[in-house]
Amino acid sequence: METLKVKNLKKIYKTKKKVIEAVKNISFSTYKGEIFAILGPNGAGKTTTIKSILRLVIPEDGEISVMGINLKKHPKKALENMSAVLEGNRNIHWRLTVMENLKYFGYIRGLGGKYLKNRINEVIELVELSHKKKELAGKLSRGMQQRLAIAIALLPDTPIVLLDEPTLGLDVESTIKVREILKKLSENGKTVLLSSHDMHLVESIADRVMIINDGKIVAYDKKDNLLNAFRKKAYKITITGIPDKNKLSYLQMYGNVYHEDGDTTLEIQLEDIKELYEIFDKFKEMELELKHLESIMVNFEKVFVSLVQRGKNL
Ligand SMILES: Nc1ncnc2c1ncn2[C@@H]1O[C@H](COP(=O)(O)OP(=O)(O)OP(=O)(O)O)[C@@H](O)[C@H]1O
Repeated sequence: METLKVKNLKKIYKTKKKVIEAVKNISFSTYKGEIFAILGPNGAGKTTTIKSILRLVIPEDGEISVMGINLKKHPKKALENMSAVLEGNRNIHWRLTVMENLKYFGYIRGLGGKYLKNRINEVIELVELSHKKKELAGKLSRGMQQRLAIAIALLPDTPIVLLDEPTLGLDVESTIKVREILKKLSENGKTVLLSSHDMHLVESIADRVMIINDGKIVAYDKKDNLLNAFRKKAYKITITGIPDKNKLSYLQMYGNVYHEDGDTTLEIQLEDIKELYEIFDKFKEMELELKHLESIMVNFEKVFVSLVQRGKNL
C-alpha cells in the first residue's frame, strides 16, 4: 500500500545574495512496512525534501499526498498521519525527566487519558528507556536523548515516521539501538522514511533507497538491486606476473592497478559487461595472461561514491 507520494517536488530558497534550487524535480513513493532511505552528500536536499513533506517549508511546485490525502488541500488531515524526528536536540526538554517529556509532548499533541498512559509504556519499552523514566533528559547520553526523541515522535502512533539523520553524532552502540528500533517499526507495518549520510545504517536496514545529489535523483531502487547492479560491473582481474611499463600504463587506463604475490591486479568498473570481453581480447593481443577473475565485493559505500562522487551511472 502506497503511504507517501511525492511528485515533481521543487523547492527554491531565495536569499539576498542568491537563489538556491535545493530540490529540483524529485518524485518517489513509499509503502507500508518499508524502510525508505534518502541518501546524499551535504546540501543535496534531503532535509528540504523531508521538511516539504511535513509542510515545514512550502515547495514552489509538486504534489505530495499522505495516505492518499493531498497535503496542500488538506494539510491538517494529511499531517495527522506522520510523526517526525528532526535533526538536533530541540525535540526534547532537557529540564524535564524522561517521563515528564513524554507526558508533556503527549498533551501538546492532544493525547491524554488511558491512551497516553498505555502508549507511553509501549514507546518507552520500545526505545529501552524504562529504567530511565525519572532521569532528567539533559543528563542522558546523546544516544538516549535521541531514543527519547524517537519515543516522543511515536506517541501518536502514525502510519508514517520521518527521521532526518537519525544516527548523526551517535556512538556505535547507540546507532545499533536506533537501527533496531527502526527495524521494529517497519516490522509493525509503519513506513519509516529516513535521511542519512550513514552508509552502514542504509546498508543494514533500508529496503529501498533514493540517492540524491544537488537536488536531483541519481538512483532510486531497491537497495539489493543497487548493490547487485554494481556487483555485476565491478571486477578484480589478476594477471600473471608483472608486465613491463608500457603494458602497465595501458592497464592503468582501465582502473586501479596493484601488485600482489608477484602478480598484477586490476580493479575495474564497467559501464557494460561487453567491455569485459573487449578487455580480454586486448590482453591476448598484448600477451597478458589472465590468471583470475572475480566480482568485487561491494558495500553500499562503494555504490554511493561511484554514483555521486564519480558521477557514473549504473
Ligand atoms: N532556509 C534556507 N535558506 C537558504 N538556503 C537553504 C535553506 N535551507 C537549506 N538551504 C540550502 O538548500 C540546499 C539543500 O539543503 P538541505 O539542508 O536540504 O540539504 P541536506 O541534503 O539535508 O544537507 P545536510 O545533510 O547538510 O543537512 C543547500 O544548498 C542549503 O544550503
